[in-house]
Amino acid sequence: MSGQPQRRPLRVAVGADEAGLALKDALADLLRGDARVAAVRDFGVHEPDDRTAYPNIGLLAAQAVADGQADRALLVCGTGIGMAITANKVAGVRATVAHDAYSVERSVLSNNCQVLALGARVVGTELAKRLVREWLDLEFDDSSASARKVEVISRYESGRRA
Ligand SMILES: O=C[C@H](O)[C@H](O)COP(=O)(O)O
Repeated sequence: MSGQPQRRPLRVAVGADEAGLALKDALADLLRGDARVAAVRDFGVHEPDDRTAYPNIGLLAAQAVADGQADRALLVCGTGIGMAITANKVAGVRATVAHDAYSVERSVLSNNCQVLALGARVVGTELAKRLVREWLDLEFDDSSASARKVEVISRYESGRRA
């Protein structure tokens, strides 16, 4: 038996624009079938002819994280860049684009990112699935040296510079 404490299953928000819809749906299916996931909340888009701009979706999903309604968000657009920029505008949210396993790992372990943005025009479906499976296992250590660095960002964001 492992000495690791059992982790609470994650509530994951997902969202995409029309460029990311197919990949978002594939990843949402993966998440729904994963025991490490308690719930998936899909902020759309749901139809390929829905032209809702990526920031409108990204803001809703990131806000769900900031409000504590979701633990993580997985956002997909053409490159992932717009979704990451958008999510980072929401106070308390740390988002990144990452298409390689090391960056995905460090985004959680170094930076405590709750949001992963993927580019459907950049990454293949199978690689994206693998990255997301690995992402679910990652957990930030609040007592790590990295936590003190992330705290500098949080302090700045809340207006406390010292
Ligand atoms: O970052 C933005 C996304 O890649 C989006 O899917 C495409 O945006 P665009 O239509 O402005 O190029």
